[in-house]
Amino acid sequence: MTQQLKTSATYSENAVSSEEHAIAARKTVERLIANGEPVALFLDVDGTLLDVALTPSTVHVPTYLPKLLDEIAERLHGALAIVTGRPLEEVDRLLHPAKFVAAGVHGGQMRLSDKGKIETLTPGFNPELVMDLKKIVEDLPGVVYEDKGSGIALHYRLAPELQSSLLMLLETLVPKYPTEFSICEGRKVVEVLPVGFSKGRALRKLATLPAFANKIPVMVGDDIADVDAFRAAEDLGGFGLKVQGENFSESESSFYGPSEVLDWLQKIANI
Ligand SMILES: O=P(O)(O)OC[C@H]1O[C@H](O[C@H]2O[C@H](CO)[C@@H](O)[C@H](O)[C@H]2O)[C@H](O)[C@@H](O)[C@@H]1O
Repeated sequence: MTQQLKTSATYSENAVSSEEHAIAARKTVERLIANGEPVALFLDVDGTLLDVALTPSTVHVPTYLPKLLDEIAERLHGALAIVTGRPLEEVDRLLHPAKFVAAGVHGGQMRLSDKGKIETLTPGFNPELVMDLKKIVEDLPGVVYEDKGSGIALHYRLAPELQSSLLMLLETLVPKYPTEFSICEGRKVVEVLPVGFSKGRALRKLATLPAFANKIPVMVGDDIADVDAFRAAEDLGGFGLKVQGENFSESESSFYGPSEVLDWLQKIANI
């Protein structure tokens, strides 16, 4: 009994301290910006700026969001970037008319200045692999195939019970294409990406751009794929701020959801 009590107390102490740590990190970033310290902000989209929707095309974008992000980019002297799994053409459509420095499809696409062109960095997928992936989707009705050019997403939000079958089938492809693709799990989605691409690598590259270099990088995200980018920001002397959701618990998160991220961004814009 004593042991049991001791264990729960320890857990709850840990929970409190990690929650305090997450909130303190967010407040530190606010303070840095208020004091005019050089901060560079890297923002994930789904689950961070936008509430999760049943399908990728049914997300709701608050009408004020593009202008708000523009204002913050200006305030940070251009040091705001979008780091997302979505294709950048789609991000531009969602945030129209605003455009930002960005990495799309987990770094498979990059735009190195807000007025620049979208560059594709990935090689094309092996057509045979594409056929194998399409076959998997055919065999699992309810799984949705999203071709993003630089990556392919297999969504199971409409059929969550198929997660393990989907992963098992994907694993059977690994030995067939040993060097061609990697799998990245997300929110009710498995992403198939060419080997070597990740949000962490993308953030490190964006952080070398003149508007971002020698600034304190802050990555805000809600997904497993964002963990690599949190690590990159922390390695560069900055912060990874988690958003609570399907992947991160309340106790480890700096924000309870996209609505709190948007409130925070509004606060930053008005500091
Ligand atoms: O890196 P992000 O900006 O978070 O983008 C990750 C993926 O987002 C989209 O899928 C996710 O959001 C959908 C809409 O809320 C949801 O229906 C789906 O279950 C999520 O996985 C997008 O479709 C993917 O291409 C992105 O990689």
